[in-house]
Amino acid sequence: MTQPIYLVGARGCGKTTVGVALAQALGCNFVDTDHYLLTSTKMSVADIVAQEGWEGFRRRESMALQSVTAPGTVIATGGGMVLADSNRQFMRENGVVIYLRAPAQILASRLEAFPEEGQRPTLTGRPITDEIVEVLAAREALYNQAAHHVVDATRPPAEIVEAVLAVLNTARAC
Ligand SMILES: Nc1ncnc2c1ncn2[C@@H]1O[C@H](COP(=O)(O)OP(=O)(O)OP(=O)(O)O)[C@@H](O)[C@H]1O
Ligand SMILES: O=C(O)C1=C[C@@H](O)[C@@H](O)[C@H](O)C1
Ligand SMILES: [Mg+2]
Repeated sequence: MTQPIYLVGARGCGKTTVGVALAQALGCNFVDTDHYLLTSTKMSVADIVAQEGWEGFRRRESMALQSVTAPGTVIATGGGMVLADSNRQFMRENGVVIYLRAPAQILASRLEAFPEEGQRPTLTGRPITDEIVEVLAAREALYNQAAHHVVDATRPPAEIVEAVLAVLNTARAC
C-alpha cells in the first residue's frame, strides 16, 4: 500500500487509536493532524481556538493535511477535517479514505471517559452527549461523502484494524 490512508470520523471514533495499530499492521508511517499541529505550533487545539478562533484552527488543519500527506502513510485526521469541501476532495484524490462510523451514544461514552479537553474544546457549548448528537447529525453526510469505505468502529480496535485491512484488500506492507 503506497497511497496514503486517511481515517475520518467524529471525535472519539478511534482515528488515532486505530490509526496507530493500522500503521503497525501495514508497516506504514503514522501521522495525526491534531498531533502535527500540537508539535508544529506548540499550541493545543484549545490554545489555537482561543487565539485564532475555529476559523484559524480550520485553516491550520487544512494546511496540516497537505503537509502530512505522503506515500506509505496512515493519516488520522481531526474530527472536523471533512468540513471543508477542498479537504474532502483532496483526500479522495490523494489516497484511500476510511470513515470509522460509530453512533453518538458510543462516542459520548468514550469522550466522557477520556475528555482530553485541551485537544477537544467544546464545539457548541453544550454537554458532550448533546454536542455529539448535534455534530454527528451535521457531519454524517460529509463523512460519507469523503469516504471510499465505511467501517464499523464500535468493535475493539484490533477488530477494526482487521476490517480496514479487509476493505483495503492489499498486502500488509508499504
Ligand atoms: N474501538 C474502540 N473501542 C473502545 N475504546 C476506543 C476505541 N477506539 C478508541 N477508543 C477510546 O476512545 C477515546 C478516543 O479515541 P481516539 O483519540 O482514538 O479518537 P479520535 O477519533 O482520534 O478522536 P479525535 O477526533 O478527538 O482526535 C480514547 O480514549 C480511546 O482509547
Ligand atoms: O470534531 C472536531 O471538530 C474536532 C476534533 C478533534 O480531532 C480536533 O481536531 C478538534 O478538537 C476539532
Ligand atoms: Mg485523534
